[in-house]
Amino acid sequence: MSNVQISPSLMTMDLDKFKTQLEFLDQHVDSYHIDIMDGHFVPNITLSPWFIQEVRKISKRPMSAHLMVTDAPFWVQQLIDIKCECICMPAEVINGLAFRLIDQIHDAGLKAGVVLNPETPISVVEPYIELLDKITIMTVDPGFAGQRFLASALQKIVALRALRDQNGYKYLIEMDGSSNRAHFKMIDEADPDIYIVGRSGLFGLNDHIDTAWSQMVKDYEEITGKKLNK
Ligand SMILES: O=C(CO)[C@@H](O)[C@H](O)[C@H](O)COP(=O)(O)O
Ligand SMILES: [Co+2]
Repeated sequence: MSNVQISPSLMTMDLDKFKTQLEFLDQHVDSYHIDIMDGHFVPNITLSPWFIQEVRKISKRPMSAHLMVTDAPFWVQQLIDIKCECICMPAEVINGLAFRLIDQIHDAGLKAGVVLNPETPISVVEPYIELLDKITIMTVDPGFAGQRFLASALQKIVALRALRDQNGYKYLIEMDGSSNRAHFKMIDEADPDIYIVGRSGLFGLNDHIDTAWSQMVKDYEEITGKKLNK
């Protein structure tokens, strides 16, 4: 039996089936992953705090924002204002602000995370690692769906788990990027707590979300040999 959490990346959902997909997914998922980009940190613009509020009208699941922005304080404040359950900041831009931002998120009763791009080493977040509720490891270059899977990033997941075991840290370990049948074996060996599934791993598998979900579960179970209790 696998204890992994599954968190669909809603930037890859079918917006013409917004309500149907969320109503179905709400019965199965642990949380939703909301990509927020500013066109500067990455060359794309996707979801927003407004989108999170629209999802809330239908969903009861917690939401985790993946910020790909250069002005972290601005976006963190926006997400605190709408009480987004988990706010994950780009490690690359919060140098000099990290402690203040993490405290601000915690003071609002929310969870604070960081995201590491493929080239960013764990050492960047070590000064404040004990404060984090979640660390997301990007296994693709950020900004778009359908990017090349970067297996070399998986070693950071293994290292984060060892660090957590040795030091009693509390963070959950999440992977994001090209999580699908082709890579489930390698991802399972690295052993993250949370899998983000996007177009390649879930929404793109079938036009009907129930069939796509069953296919994703089947893919995971066949490849890893573990039962996914979702
Ligand atoms: O942050 C990002 C992209 O910057 C991700 O959350 C993607 O939305 C997801 O990884 C897409 O997955 P694929 O469709 O490529 O598998
Ligand atoms: Co993401």
